[in-house]
Amino acid sequence: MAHAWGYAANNGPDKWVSNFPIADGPRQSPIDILPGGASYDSGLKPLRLKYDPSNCLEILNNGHSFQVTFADDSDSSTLKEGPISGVYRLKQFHFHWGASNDKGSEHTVAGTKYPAELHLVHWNTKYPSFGEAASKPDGLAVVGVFLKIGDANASLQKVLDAFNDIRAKGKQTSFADFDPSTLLPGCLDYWTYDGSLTTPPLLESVTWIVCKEPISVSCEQMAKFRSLLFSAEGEPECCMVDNYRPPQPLKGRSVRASFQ
Ligand SMILES: NS(=O)(=O)c1ccc(CCCCO)cc1
Ligand SMILES: [Zn+2]
Repeated sequence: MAHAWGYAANNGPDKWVSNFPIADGPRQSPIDILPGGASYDSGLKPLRLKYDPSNCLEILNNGHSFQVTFADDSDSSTLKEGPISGVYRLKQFHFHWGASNDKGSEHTVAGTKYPAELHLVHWNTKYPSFGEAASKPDGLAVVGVFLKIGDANASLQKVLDAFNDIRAKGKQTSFADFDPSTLLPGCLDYWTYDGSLTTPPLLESVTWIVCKEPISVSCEQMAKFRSLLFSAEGEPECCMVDNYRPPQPLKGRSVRASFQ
């Protein structure tokens, strides 16, 4: 039985290609965003995000990150406009972060790494389910938001306060009435490009929408992220840190900017 993928030396991003050959594909994510290389597209619309806090269901440690999962059986939490056409439903959000504040984000901006990155994962309702959409070239749209060290983030703190119940892999707990729009920056200027999931199965089905403006996170809050475990209860404890894939080759893709 091949050992499952992870972020360690023996199963990390450089090893994924053996079980997931698409890792060397033409539209892999994340990428290093070069603001000077992005082309302003006046046809790009503002992001239209509408989230209903009552859709928020639970928070879980899946052994790679933690995620907050939403009810997606109606169009009450959706992403519209921006670079996409049609209606995409919010399925979950999660984060990627580093062992120290000098790394952790997946996308980078002219080589700059942020300490963490938020991903809000949406699926195209032209397909019957998230699972179906995840294998289609226009199936998913992920909004990425960088986290930058500064003031404590009160909205993020509500998520971090649930961590005591999900410290180990496989733990989950109910998590209700949370509005993910409180995690968005004030300015929704973005870069967009065609990419992939940044973890196995690395499917090339994601329209990436990366916000230019970061949100704040305090040092203490970053320490809380790092208190989670990759390991399950009863296993040797392994801190959940550095759960990010490094930037991948652009391979001729263009990156568009919604702003000048
Ligand atoms: N880091 S990410 O936003 O690209 C991301 C989102 C969602 C998944 C889960 C895909 C399951 C497919 O069956 C994996 C990765
Ligand atoms: Zn992610």
